[in-house]
Amino acid sequence: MLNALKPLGGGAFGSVYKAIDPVTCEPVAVKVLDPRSTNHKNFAFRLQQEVTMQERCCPHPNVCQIRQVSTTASSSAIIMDFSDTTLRHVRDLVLSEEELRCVMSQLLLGVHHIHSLGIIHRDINPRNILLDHAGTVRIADFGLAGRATPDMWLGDSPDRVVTENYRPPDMLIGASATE
Ligand SMILES: Nc1ncnc2c1ncn2[C@@H]1O[C@H](COP(=O)(O)OP(=O)(O)OP(=O)(O)O)[C@@H](O)[C@H]1O
Repeated sequence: MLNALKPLGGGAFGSVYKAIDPVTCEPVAVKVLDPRSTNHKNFAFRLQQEVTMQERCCPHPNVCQIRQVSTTASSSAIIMDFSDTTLRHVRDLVLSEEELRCVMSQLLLGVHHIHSLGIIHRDINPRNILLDHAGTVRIADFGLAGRATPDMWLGDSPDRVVTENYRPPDMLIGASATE
């Protein structure tokens, strides 16, 4: 049983809370997905897709680790390792060149790992790049992730869920992801 300590953020499909794992006493992040945010068929598919893609990419030091998934009649929760903040929250700070290199190299290692498994994330943006006090970068939110295929065209992703300012060039021009 997890008690939510404080809300960390929210998105199109639910809210994320900080909680304490009663067994390990470690902080965890709990993403509560609300089936009322979409119709039930899509909700079940989206949850399964998000969990499958993220678990397939774990363990990796630069991918947020899923600990457990719990589903009840009214909602589902993905319990993950907790990170202190996101790149979105620190982007107004002035980072040194060395710090930026450190963040970028970890981010690229994480993305390279995901791609090496034949998966594309499709929503890399500062809100989904987690950071902890030790400077470790972890990629989160695999809600739009999917298997990459040579003829995959991303232009059919709904506008409301893809972060516009961070869309890849292939999506903007309606070309293949691998061109
Ligand atoms: N493991 C984590 N540790 C700490 N904070 C987290 C963690 N996962 C998510 N968060 C926080 O919760 C916010 C929302 O998370 P997330 O983007 O996964 O939710 P979502 O409902 O899928 O949103 P979206 O609309 O982008 O799909 C993040 O921007 C971040 O601030």
